[in-house]
Amino acid sequence: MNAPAPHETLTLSAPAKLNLMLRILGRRADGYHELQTVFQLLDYGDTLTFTATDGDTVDLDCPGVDVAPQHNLIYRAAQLIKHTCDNKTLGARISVKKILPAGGGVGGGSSDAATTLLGLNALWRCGLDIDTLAELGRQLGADVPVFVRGHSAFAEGVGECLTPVSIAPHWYLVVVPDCHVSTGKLFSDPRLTRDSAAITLAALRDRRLDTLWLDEYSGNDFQPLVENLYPEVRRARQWLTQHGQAFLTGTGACVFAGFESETAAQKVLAERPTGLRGFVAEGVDISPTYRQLAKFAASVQTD
Ligand SMILES: C[C@](O)(CO)[C@H](O)COP(=O)(O)OP(=O)(O)OC[C@H]1O[C@@H](n2ccc(N)nc2=O)[C@H](O)[C@@H]1O
Ligand SMILES: Nc1ncnc2c1ncn2[C@@H]1O[C@H](COP(=O)(O)OP(=O)(O)OP(=O)(O)O)[C@@H](O)[C@H]1O
Repeated sequence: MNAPAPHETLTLSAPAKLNLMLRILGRRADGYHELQTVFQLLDYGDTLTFTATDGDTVDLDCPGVDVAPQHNLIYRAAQLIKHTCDNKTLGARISVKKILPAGGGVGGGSSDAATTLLGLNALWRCGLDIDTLAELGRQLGADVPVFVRGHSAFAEGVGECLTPVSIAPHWYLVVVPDCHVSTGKLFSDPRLTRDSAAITLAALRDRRLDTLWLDEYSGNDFQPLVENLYPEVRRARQWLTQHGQAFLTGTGACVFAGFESETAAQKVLAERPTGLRGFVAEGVDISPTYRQLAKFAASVQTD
């Protein structure tokens, strides 16, 4: 590949995820939790545009995220890859169209970070392989590696041991209660149950992964505690339950239900109570980011 042309631009998606099931098995000595979860990627998310600049700086325009720019996971991911590649000559301008709710359990910040690692690796021609990028992602957060690898997956360990899985296409209605759940606070709550029995991927595969949420293995160990602390979440799930089995994703606040078609999901979305936000998205095995990266790689190789 050539060196980037000045002002070369790359636009990439940062898709959301749902945790179709989530079990907490125990707490490690370092405070992190062993868990098992199925990550379903969605064809819906934020959009990041990266522009190569001559200077050494990373400039971020990310409206709608209420953290200082230097704490934004996009900025932290950019600094991490810059440092790893010892890149002192190239900079970037990154502008973000944010549609995923922060603190919603759909992994918006983590996905933005992963897309930044993938995007700058391509734009700056760093040449890092996916295992290295996934390890950089792990340093930024437990949910980042699955977005770097870009495949729906069964996750174990603290969330970083990933086995790709194929989940038949489905549509999901995701409801966004008007509250922000702190992941760290929930993991440290003494009332959290941490003693679920481990299951095997073989057992999950014997069930049909695409209808996991209807299965005995479905459910999310955070749900009782989150609904206790945030009545908005309980109300949202109770409403959605009238239209299908509804579950919490991650540590919330979002709850979701699966549908056979987009039309069916949109119909329920249209009937939501006033003031409740939501969106409909298709579940995908492979992240849309990978399609976009392949197109970019093909275009720079033919330059
Ligand atoms: C709940 C999930 O969203 C499920 O996908 C993830 O496990 C959370 O992933 P995340 O938001 O990327 O979490 P991180 O940013 O790595 O960690 C936030 C805080 O959650 C706690 N944490 C996180 C993951 C984990 N397996 N055990 C933990 O105890 C830690 O106290 C950590 O300080
Ligand atoms: N680019 C970003 N987008 C959203 N939040 C960010 C970003 N950078 C940092 N943050 C911080 O990270 C917190 C969690 O963001 P995120 O959107 O990943 O939550 P989440 O969907 O609950 O994630 P998870 O499911 O991984 O727990 C936010 O409350 C915010 O303070």
